[in-house]
Amino acid sequence: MKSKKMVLVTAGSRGIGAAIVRVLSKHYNIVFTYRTNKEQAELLAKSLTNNNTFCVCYPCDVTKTSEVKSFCEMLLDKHGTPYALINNAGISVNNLQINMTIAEWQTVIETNLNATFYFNHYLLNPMIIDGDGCIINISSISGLRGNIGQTSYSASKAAQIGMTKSLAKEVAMFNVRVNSIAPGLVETEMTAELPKKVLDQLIKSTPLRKIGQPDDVAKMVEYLLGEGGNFITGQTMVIDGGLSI
Ligand SMILES: NC(=O)C1=CN([C@@H]2O[C@H](COP(=O)(O)OP(=O)(O)OC[C@H]3O[C@@H](n4cnc5c(N)ncnc54)[C@H](O)[C@@H]3O)[C@@H](O)[C@H]2O)C=CC1
Ligand SMILES: CC(C)c1ccc(C(=O)O)c(O)c1O
Repeated sequence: MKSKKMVLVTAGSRGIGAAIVRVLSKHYNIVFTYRTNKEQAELLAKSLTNNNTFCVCYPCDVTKTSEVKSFCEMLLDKHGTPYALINNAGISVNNLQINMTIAEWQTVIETNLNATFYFNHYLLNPMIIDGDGCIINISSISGLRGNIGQTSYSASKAAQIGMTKSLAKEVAMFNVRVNSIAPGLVETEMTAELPKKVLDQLIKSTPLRKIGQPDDVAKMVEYLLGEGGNFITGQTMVIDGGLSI
């Protein structure tokens, strides 16, 4: 069990995060965080733990620097340095900028952008020392092409992509690879909140005429962490059924 590499996934209890946890648990030991849904998180962790793999979960509000710091210290102490960090936690608050409150703006930037920095901040040094690591930031095509009602979300996701490119250049010499994934529309609780009319329009605008599944994103994470990703860094892998073409 100890010989397997360990991967940390933020917000792994549901949606895209849970798919990443499930797919990666075939190859790696997994630690994932959750915000509030303890029962769901623990059920998932238990279902993936067996003689060959461990999967454990811990609560962590990614916007709180003190929680991220103590979580990361516990992680390094108890489970060692992760081979990979998947910055998946995210939130979308859709509102036209003229109506957007300062609190709405700040929550989205805190959760999607600042939290990515917090986890990198606490884990990068040990990953550099290990000399073999990957960071994957779950961005969005909204960060590549913008979207009405998503100025905060687009800004946070575009910034994640910029951070990915700069960090990739900073740490490549230590064999740490940093990439982003930019999904299009994916069927999760986040997009279930969209009005049906908006959802239908997005699917109609998607050349493959369907909504993506969390596994579609998880399989790209699996690829990037595996041998296929050996020579890939600083990139943004778009998984969107052609929506951004
Ligand atoms: N569903 C979609 O169409 C797309 C999703 N994404 C991104 O994929 C990632 C995962 O989203 P989904 O699985 O779709 O949605 P989701 O809403 O199911 O998952 C988001 C997760 O982030 C967690 N989270 C939010 N705020 C948090 C906080 N302060 N502390 C800790 N955890 C927090 C939630 O608890 C939840 O587990 C997000 O970064 C999202 O922006 C990107 C493009 C498209
Ligand atoms: C622009 C992409 C497809 C998109 C659209 C809507 C939401 C949402 O309301 O949550 C997203 O998270 C997206 O990434």
